[in-house]
Order: sequence, then C-alpha cells, then structure tokens
Amino acid sequence: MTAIPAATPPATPPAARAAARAATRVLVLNSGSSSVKYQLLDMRDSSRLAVGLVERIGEETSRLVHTPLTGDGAEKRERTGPIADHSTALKAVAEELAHDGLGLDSPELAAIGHRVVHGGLRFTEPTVITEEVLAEVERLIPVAPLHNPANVTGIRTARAMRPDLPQVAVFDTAFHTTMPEAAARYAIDVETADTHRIRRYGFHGTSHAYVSRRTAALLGKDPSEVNVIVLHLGNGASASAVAGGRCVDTSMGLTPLEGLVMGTRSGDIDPAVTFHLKRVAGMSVDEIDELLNKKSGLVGLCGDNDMREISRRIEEGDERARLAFDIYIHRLKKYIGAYYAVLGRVDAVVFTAGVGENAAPVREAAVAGLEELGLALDAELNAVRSDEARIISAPYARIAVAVVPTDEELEIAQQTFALVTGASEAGNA
Ligand SMILES: Nc1ncnc2c1ncn2[C@@H]1O[C@H](COP(=O)(O)OP(=O)(O)O)[C@@H](O)[C@H]1O
Ligand SMILES: CC(=O)OP(=O)(O)O
Ligand SMILES: [Mg+2]
Repeated sequence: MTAIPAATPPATPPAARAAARAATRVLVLNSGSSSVKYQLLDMRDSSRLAVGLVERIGEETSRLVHTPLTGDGAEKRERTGPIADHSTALKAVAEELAHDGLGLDSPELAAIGHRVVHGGLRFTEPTVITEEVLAEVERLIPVAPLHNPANVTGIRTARAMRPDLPQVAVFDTAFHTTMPEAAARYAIDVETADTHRIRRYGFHGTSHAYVSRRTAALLGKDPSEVNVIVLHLGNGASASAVAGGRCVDTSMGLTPLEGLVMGTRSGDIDPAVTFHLKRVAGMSVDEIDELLNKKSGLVGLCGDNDMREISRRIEEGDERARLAFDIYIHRLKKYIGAYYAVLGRVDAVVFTAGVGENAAPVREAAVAGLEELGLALDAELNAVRSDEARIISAPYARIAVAVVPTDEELEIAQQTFALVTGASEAGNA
C-alpha cells in the first residue's frame, strides 16, 4: 500500500483572498463514485441559487436533474442518456448553470468547494487546492478507491474551466481527527501501522459534524453539552460517537469499507476471509477488493442496493430481501450499543442521509427492543415524511431519537467561503 503522507497544508494565497471578498457565490461539487451532487450558494445568506445531481455516471441510463432556484417559475430540468465519466458530467452541469445565467464564468463566483473523501494524516482542515495538494489526494487513491479518483477528476475539470478561481478541498476525514488513540489505532504491530499510516480515519465527517451540531440545536443545547450517536445511512454508511461536539469514535476505518452494512460494501468482516478467498478460492487481491467494495453489502445479499426496492420486495414476501434487511439492522443495532458504551451518556441518536432520512422501517427496526437503554420511537412521528429536522422518539423515552437531513454541500460552502475570504483565520469559521 502507498504510504499516507504527512505535512502541513498551504495557506490561502492573499491574491485569491482579495478577489474572493468581492464575490459571494460558492459552487460545491460533491463527486461520489458514480454521482455528482452540486449546489450553487450565495454566501451572504447561504441561500441556494441552484441544486442538482448527476447519477449513474458511466452507465447507459445516466441522469442529470438540475433545479434553478432563482426567479419565479424556475423549473427542474432533466437530461437522460449516457454520461461517460465525471469530467463529462461536470461539463453538463456547467452548461445547465450557464443556461440560467449562473455559469462558471461569473465574476460573482468566489470559489469552488470540493468534497474530498480521504485526506490522510496531512489534511485536517479545508485546504486551497494546488497541484501539489492534488498530487497528494491522488496518492491517497489506494485507500479511497471508489471516491478519491472521482474527486480528483472533479477538481481537475473545474480547475480547467476556471484556472483563476480558488478551489478548496473539504475532507471527509477531517472531523474524525479528534478521535483518541484508543479508538483510532488498530491492534496490530505498531511499527508496521506507523510506517504505512494504517489507522482509523473515518469518513462522512462533514455530515457527522453538520448533523451532530444541528441535533444539538434541535435539543435547544450547545454542541459542547450533548453526546450524540450519528447514523449516516446513504449508499455508503457510517456511525459516529460525538461527545460535546468532538468525534470520539467512528465505524469506517483506513478506508470507507469498514463498519456498517452498506449498499455495495460488506462493512465489518473477519480479515481472515480475505486470506481464505485468496488461498482457498484462488481470487486475486483486486478481485477480493471488487467483491467487498462493489458486490457485497445489500447488493451482495439480495441483488438490490436501494432500500426502497428492498422494502418493496419485503412487502411481497421476498425472503432474500428480508434477510438482507435483517443483517443490515443487526449491524446497525450493534453499533448503537457499542457507541452507547463508548459515550457513557447519550442525549440523542440521529438518523441521516438517504436511508436514514427516508426509511421509517429502518429507523423502527434499529431502535426496536432498546427501551432498556432509554430508546423508544413514536410510531406516528416516525412515519411522517418531511425534509425538516425532527424528533421522533416517544415522549417518555430518556434519549431523543431524531431525523436530521444532512447538508454536506452547505457545510462545504461555508468552510470554503470562510477560507477564501480569510474569515477562518479571523476565527469566524
Ligand atoms: N424514499 C426512500 N426510502 C428508502 N430509502 C431511500 C429513499 N430515498 C433514498 N433512499 C436510499 O438512500 C440511498 C442514497 O442515499 P444518499 O445519502 O443519497 O447516498 P450517497 O450520497 O452515498 O449516494 C439510496 O441508495 C436508497 O437506498
Ligand atoms: C465515504 C463514503 O462512503 O461516501 P459515500 O457514502 O458518498 O459513498
Ligand atoms: Mg453521500
């Protein structure tokens, strides 16, 4: 494996900071393995000017959904048909923005903020992207094989379109750097671990940070006063234990493969399974990587990775879908119990991301039977569909259970704007 580099990130160039002060818009690109989510925001009031998504990149059935939010009667637009790669996807996004007079050539654009999944040991803060920073993000590809390549393509394409504009990387790993050594270290030979920088990094940190803060606000408290278990359940899924606003443990590890059962990833597994697959089943390391990252989790268990489809199949009496759901829930419940023990006192358990925000049956099953721990849902509140942050626990429950929609893009925009305008250096980040 490639060693994970350590050093200090570069400061914001003063010229870029001065230019950014006059402009107030930030474009955020959240490039996933097969998708790009994006938002254009005006940072004077953090309002959205346009939002969108490109999904199923690389397939015949790619889809771009773009929603301008300026002016009256602005309507959602859709494009379908093959989009070969992330570079093509971003060019299509730029065209859609230009169509609404919000093009990347706008002098009002202060910066582009990029989600970058793995920042290794080096990047613990939002960082202005230089060729050298980009080279380090590329160097980390072996430890985020599904994500960092897309992030790099996104950055290179955006830089080619606006080479003069500051571009900022906001790292999924950053929020987790507060974990104590006892949580971050694996119990393997210390020298080997240190030489190769093998440790728990954790991911989805931007989401865990945003959601834990919003949960504190929902409880009417300061983040420093509350202990929260955050369950980020999207296609990738991770849990974290957040004590007083600081991450103390998280389920993803050196790579985003560890922890919960995910859409296509196995999550926790006995490492000896990999030796067995190599020695006994004759699979290559690349084949095992592909099996665990892309053909496991829900899709490996039942052929579908979308919780909507799995719920539908369960209702039809499909046994494989039922078993996949049960395995998913069993793992989730184990992490709730584990992080309860890690935190000692829990104020809230919060569900977020595509599954966490939308799948009431997942929330119900994950919390079922945990009344002794102080967890109980209100069935009616759990069934409500809403885009608002809300509490769904029973009034008598000692611990709040909440649903808080994540907003990685807003968090990235705020961190990006603070960095390029120098606000973060003035202590306003
Ligand atoms: N209405 C819904 N009901 C149940 N699950 C849903 C719903 N909408 C989305 N999901 C789940 O959310 C997943 C996507 O979550 P998301 O957080 O957008 O993931 P990612 O950012 O990893 O692409 C889908 O694969 C699906 O399983
Ligand atoms: C880190 C990770 O798993 O991200 P995503 O959920 O976007 O795949
Ligand atoms: Mg996501």
